[in-house]
Amino acid sequence: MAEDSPRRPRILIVEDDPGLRTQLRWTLADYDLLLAEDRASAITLFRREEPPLVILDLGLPPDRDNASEGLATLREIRALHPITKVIVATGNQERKNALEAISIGAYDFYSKPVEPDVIKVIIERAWNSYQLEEEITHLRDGLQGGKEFVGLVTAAPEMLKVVNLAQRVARSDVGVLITGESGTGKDVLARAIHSWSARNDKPFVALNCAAIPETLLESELFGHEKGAFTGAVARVHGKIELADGGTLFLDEIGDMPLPLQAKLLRFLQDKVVERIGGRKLLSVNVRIIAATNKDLVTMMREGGFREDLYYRLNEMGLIVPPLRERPGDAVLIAIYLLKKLSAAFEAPPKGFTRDALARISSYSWPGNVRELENRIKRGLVLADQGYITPEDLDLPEQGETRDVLPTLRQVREEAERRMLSRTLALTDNNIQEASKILGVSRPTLYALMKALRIKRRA
Ligand SMILES: Nc1ncnc2c1ncn2[C@@H]1O[C@H](COP(=O)(O)OP(=O)(O)OP(=O)(O)O)[C@@H](O)[C@H]1O
Repeated sequence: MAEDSPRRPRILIVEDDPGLRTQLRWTLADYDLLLAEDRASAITLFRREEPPLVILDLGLPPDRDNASEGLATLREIRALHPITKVIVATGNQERKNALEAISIGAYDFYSKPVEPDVIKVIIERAWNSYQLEEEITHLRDGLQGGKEFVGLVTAAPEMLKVVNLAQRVARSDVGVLITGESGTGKDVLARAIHSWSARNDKPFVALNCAAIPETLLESELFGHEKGAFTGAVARVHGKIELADGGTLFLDEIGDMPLPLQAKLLRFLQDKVVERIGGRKLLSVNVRIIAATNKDLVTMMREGGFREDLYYRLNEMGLIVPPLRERPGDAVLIAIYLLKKLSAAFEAPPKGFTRDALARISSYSWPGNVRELENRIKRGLVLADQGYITPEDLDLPEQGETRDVLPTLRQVREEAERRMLSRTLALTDNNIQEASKILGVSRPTLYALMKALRIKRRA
C-alpha cells in the first residue's frame, strides 16, 4: 500500500478503558486509527480529522455506568457530520442503551468484549454505506450546481453543448429542428427553449404528428368550422391558432403526410391559417420547433419529406445525443428522477445501492431517458429496503462494463497497477531504478507490488 494513500477508512475509537483500547488497536491494526478517551478529546479529534467511521463506547467518564456521555457524543458527531457511521459498544446488559443509540442515528452496535470477526464485518458494511452516501451527496451537490435546466438535467459535455446552443437560439425566432433517438429528451428541450424565449408568457402547444390519424391531423393543426365535415359539430380552433404569440411544438414531424407538409409550408411562408370549411384568413404569429427520430435527409432523398419544408424547419438543427453517449448523465438523471418521483410516495427509498448505480451507469439504455424513468418507477414500487437494488430496476448485468462506476480506491489501484507495470518493464525489473522513478522507497515499492499482486516479469 502506498504510504500516503490509505486504502482503508480512518476510524476514531472512543474508549476509556486502556485494556479495551489496546485490544481494538490490535484487532483493527490494518486500519488508520485515531484514539480518544472521553467526549471532549473525541470531539476535538473528530472536528480535526472528520473520520468516516467512529467506534464509540457508550459508557464514558464521568458517567461510566450510564450512557449519557456516550449518547451526547453520538449526537454531537451526528450534528457535525451526519453521514459519519458511528458503531456503538455497550456492555452485555445494555441493550436498551444500544437501541436508543440506534434511534438517534448510530449505524450499528456490538456487545463488549469485542469479537474481531464481528467488528470487522460491521466496519466493512459501515464503510460501504458511508462511501455510497458520500457518492450520492456529491452527485446531488453537482445537481445543485446549476445543472438542471427547466426539467432537463445534464452534466455531460456533449449535452451541455446542445443546451448552450439551445439557450442562444431561444432568444431568436428561427425555426428549430431537434433530432435524436426516441426518449432522449427532445420534448423537454423544446419546452426549455420556449421557457428561455421572449414568448414564455404565451402558450406552448404540442402536437404529436404520429399519434393522430392522418385524416384528423389537418383539423388538429388548422382547426375547422362547424359543419365543415361529417362530425364537425362545433368550431374547433387549430393548434397553430392556439399557439398564437407562443411556440408550436411539432413532435414526430417525420410522420406528417406529404399533403399536410405542403399546407404547413404554406403557413410558414404566409403566416396565415384558414380553418377547414372556413373563409377567413387568420394571421398567426408562432415560433415552430419540430422534432423527429427519423432520418429526414434520407426521407427527402426518397421523396417522403419535402425539401423546402425541411430547410424552413431546420434553420437551426439541434441533435440530442443518446443517453449512452452522455457519460455520467444516466446516474445523474436517475437521482434527479428518483427525487422527483418520490414525492408521490409516503415512504420512498433513500436512494440506490452502489450496485444499482453501477448498473445504471454501465447499461446501454436503448430506450434512453424514457426507459430510465420507467425503470425508476418500477424500482420505487418494488424497493422494500431502504435503497433501490439492481433487481428492483430489472437491469441486466452487462459483463465487464458492469463496474463502470468504480470506487475511488479501484481507480487509484488501477492507475498504480498500470504505472508500476510500465515502470518495471521500462527498467527491466530493476527495483532500485523503478522506485526512484516512482518516487517511493524500495520497501514501499515491494509492498505495493505485493498489494497489487504485480510480479516481476522474467
Ligand atoms: N435530461 C433530462 N433530465 C430529466 N428528465 C429528462 C431528461 N431527458 C428526458 N427526460 C424525461 O424523460 C422522458 C422522455 O423524454 P422526452 O419525451 O422529452 O423524449 P423525446 O426525445 O421527446 O421522446 P420521443 O422521441 O419518443 O418523443 C420525459 O418524461 C422527460 O421528462
